[in-house]
Amino acid sequence: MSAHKTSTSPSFPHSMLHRAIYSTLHRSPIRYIHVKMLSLEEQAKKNAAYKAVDENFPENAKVIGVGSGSTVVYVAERLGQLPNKSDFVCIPTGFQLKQLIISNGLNLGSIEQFPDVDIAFDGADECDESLNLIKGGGACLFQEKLVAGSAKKFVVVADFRKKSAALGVQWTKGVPIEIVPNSYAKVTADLTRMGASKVILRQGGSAKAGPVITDNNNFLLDADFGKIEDPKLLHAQIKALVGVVETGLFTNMAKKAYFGETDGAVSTWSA
Ligand SMILES: O=C[C@H](O)[C@H](O)[C@H](O)COP(=O)(O)O
Repeated sequence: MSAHKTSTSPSFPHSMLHRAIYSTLHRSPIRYIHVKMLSLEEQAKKNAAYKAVDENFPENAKVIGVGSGSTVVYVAERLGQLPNKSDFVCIPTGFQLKQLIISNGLNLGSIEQFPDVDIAFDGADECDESLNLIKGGGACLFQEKLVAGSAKKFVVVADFRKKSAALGVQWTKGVPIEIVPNSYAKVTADLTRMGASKVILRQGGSAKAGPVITDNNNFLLDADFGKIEDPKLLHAQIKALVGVVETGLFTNMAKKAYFGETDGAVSTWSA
C-alpha cells in the first residue's frame, strides 16, 4: 500500500523567527532577555502536533487518546488550548501523559471507563510509507497499542527524523518488546533463534540500577532484526512467544502521519 504524501508551507518559518529575535535583541537597550527558543527538532514536533490536532479533532468528540513521548507533549498543549476542552476526556497511555493531561487543564479518563475512543494521537520511533510503525522507545508500547486499537482514527505525530523507507533502517535500537519479567531469558533465546542479531534487556541506566520496569510492571527487550521486510509477519511471530505481552510493531493501525520538517513545513503520509 503506498502512502499519499503532502507538504504544506510553514506557517511560521524557523529561520525567520530566529532573524526577528536576533534583530530585536540587537536594537534593544536591554540585551539580556530570556527567550525560549526551540531547537529545530522541538519546533518540528510542535508544528506536526498542532497541525494534526487542528486538522483531525472530530466535531463533538468526547474521548481522545493521547500517547506518550516528547512529541505528544505538544498534542496535550494544543488540546489544552481548545475552547471546548471541558467537553471531552483524554485517555493517557502511561504515567507521563496522565500528568500532562492534568497540567493542561484537560479532563482525565481511563480506557476502562471509556473504551470507545474517537481519535488517538501518538508519536513514533520510526514510520514507513505504509504507516507501519516502531514504537516503544519510551517503554509505553502496550498501553499505546491498547488506546490506538480502541480508536476510530489513529494519527501519528513526529519530526522529520522518523520517516523511513523501511522499519529497522532509521531506528536501529531494535524492536521494543514488552515481556513478563521472569520470561526474559526464554524469550531472549527464542528471539535469537528467530534471527535477531542482538537482544538487549533494557536497562534503567543512570536513572535506575537494573532493568526498566514498564507502567504495567513488566520488562522490555529490544530485539535487532535489521531491516524488517514484513512487519506484520514479524509481529505475529514474536507475539506468539510465551512471555510476550506486546510488540512495538504497529501495523494497519495509523490512518495519517504528520511530520514536522526542518524548514518549518509539515508533511503528511496517509494510509
Ligand atoms: O514508548 C514510547 C512511544 O512509543 C513514543 O511514542 C515514541 O517513543 C516516540 O517518542 P518521541 O515523540 O519522544 O520521539
